[in-house]
Order: sequence, then structure tokens, then C-alpha cells
Amino acid sequence: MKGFLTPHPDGRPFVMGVLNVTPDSFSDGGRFIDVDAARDHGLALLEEGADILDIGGESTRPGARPVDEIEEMDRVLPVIEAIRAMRPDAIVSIDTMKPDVAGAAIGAGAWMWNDVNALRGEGALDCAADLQCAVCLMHMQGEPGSMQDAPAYENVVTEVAQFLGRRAGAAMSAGIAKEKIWLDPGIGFGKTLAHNLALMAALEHFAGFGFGLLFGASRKRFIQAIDETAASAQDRLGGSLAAALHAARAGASIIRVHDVRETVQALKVQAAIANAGR
Ligand SMILES: Cn1cnc2c(O)nc(N)nc21
Repeated sequence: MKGFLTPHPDGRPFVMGVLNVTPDSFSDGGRFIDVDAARDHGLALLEEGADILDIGGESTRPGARPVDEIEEMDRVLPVIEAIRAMRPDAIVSIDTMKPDVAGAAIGAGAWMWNDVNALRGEGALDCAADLQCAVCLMHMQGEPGSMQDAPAYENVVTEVAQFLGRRAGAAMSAGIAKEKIWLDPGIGFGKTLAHNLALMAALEHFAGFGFGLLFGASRKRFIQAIDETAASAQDRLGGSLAAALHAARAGASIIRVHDVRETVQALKVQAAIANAGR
């Protein structure tokens, strides 16, 4: 039985825990992924309160090198299977731009295809429609390897909104049900600090489209641009929580984070305050 998202009684958004299954995250120092370590981290995130695990085998951070399909599948499938063997109720999203990887992951029990490329890959729209899975369509200018070289927009909010509207229309035309579509402005994917801030300040505009809104700012570099003491990813918890709480207030229904326990606690307190005020 595939897991489905049951709304939280306090109304807070769902938390999507990040599980990057890449050599720089779960390898024994060599090329190979330590499946048990990745599985255990995923199980820990579920224990911390993650509603969804976002599992990805190809890094999408700025400057990342592409990974071939077989390698990507070899990384993610054993981890999905190992986690679901221990937690059949686990709700998993597959973070990939490749239709075959998505198909294999959905076949292994994943619920959502989280595509930073918004299903623009060859055959991706039809594949997603055939899979009848939930999808996240995210905006990215360019591609991970070069997207941060010189991001430029006439009006970033308008352009990202128009792009997401077009991709949602294409997804529905391909046969993907509206209630299975989440949109995402893609913080840090071909954006300067000013672009990221403009998108976050306008976030409720994106929530108003009638689709789900998925938001991910966790540990991203824009936080260091605001607070230069946040030199490494681990030093960005405060900024990550601030962005998560802002997104929740703006209407995001799924928030993608590394620090699950802290984010769940922050969202619970935010919801308790909001509910007391009603
Ligand atoms: C894979 N990945 C990294 N950052 C992300 C973000 O902000 N949104 C989505 N949907 N996926 C992301």
C-alpha cells in the first residue's frame, strides 16, 4: 500500500527530509554507496518526524557533475527498497531528472517524482502521466553545472511564475491530475541572492495557483550571503528555519529540509500559536 499524506491535525505543512545518496554523502570513502548507512539515515529522519523522504542519487547543487542513469539507479533503488523493507508506510519521493530512474523508483514504491527539471526531459511528461505518481515541477534557470554563473531575469517572480504555470499546464495536458501536481520556485537554482529573496517574499503568490507548493531553502548558500558566519552548510540552521517558517505562513504544503527534528518542532510551535489565535 503506497503511503499517502494525511493532513496534520494542527494544519502544519508536511516535512520532506533530504536523503542524498551520493558518494560525498554515503560512501565508504570510495565510489560505492553504503546502503545501510543511507538506509539508517533515512529511518532516522522518519523517526525525527519526516512525512516524506526525498531520495536523490545525482547531486543538483551548483557545479555538480551529471551522473549516468545506471549509476543513479544503482544508488537509489537499494536504498528505497531497504527503507521500505523496514518501514512499508514510508512515503518516498524520487529526486531525479531521468524518466527511467523515476519509473524504477515509483515501481519500488516511491510516491512522488521530484524533478528539478520540471519534466522537461525527453519523454518525462508522458512517463509521469503513465506512472500516475505525484510530481513536483521546479523552476531552474540553466542546469546545475552552470546555473549560478550569471543568473539574469527581467522580473524573476513573473518569469518563474509563468514558467511554472506553463509546466503545470503541460503536465495536466499530458494527463497528470491537478491534485497530484506541486510547484516549486527552485531557490538557489539559477538565482542571485536578490532573486531568491524576491521569490521568497512573493511566495504566497505561488501558493495561490491552486497547486501544491513545495519549498526548499534548507542550508542553501543564500543564507551565507546574508550571514557571512554561516560558512558551511551545517552552520545554516537558523536561516533554514526562518525560511521554512516563512514558507509555511505563505502556504507551502511541503517543506524540504535536512534538519527534520528542528524544523518539525518549529512548525509545531508556529501552528500552536496560530491555532491559539483563532
Ligand atoms: C533536489 N532539490 C534540491 N533543492 C530542491 C528544492 O528547493 N526543491 C526541490 N523540489 N528539489 C530540490
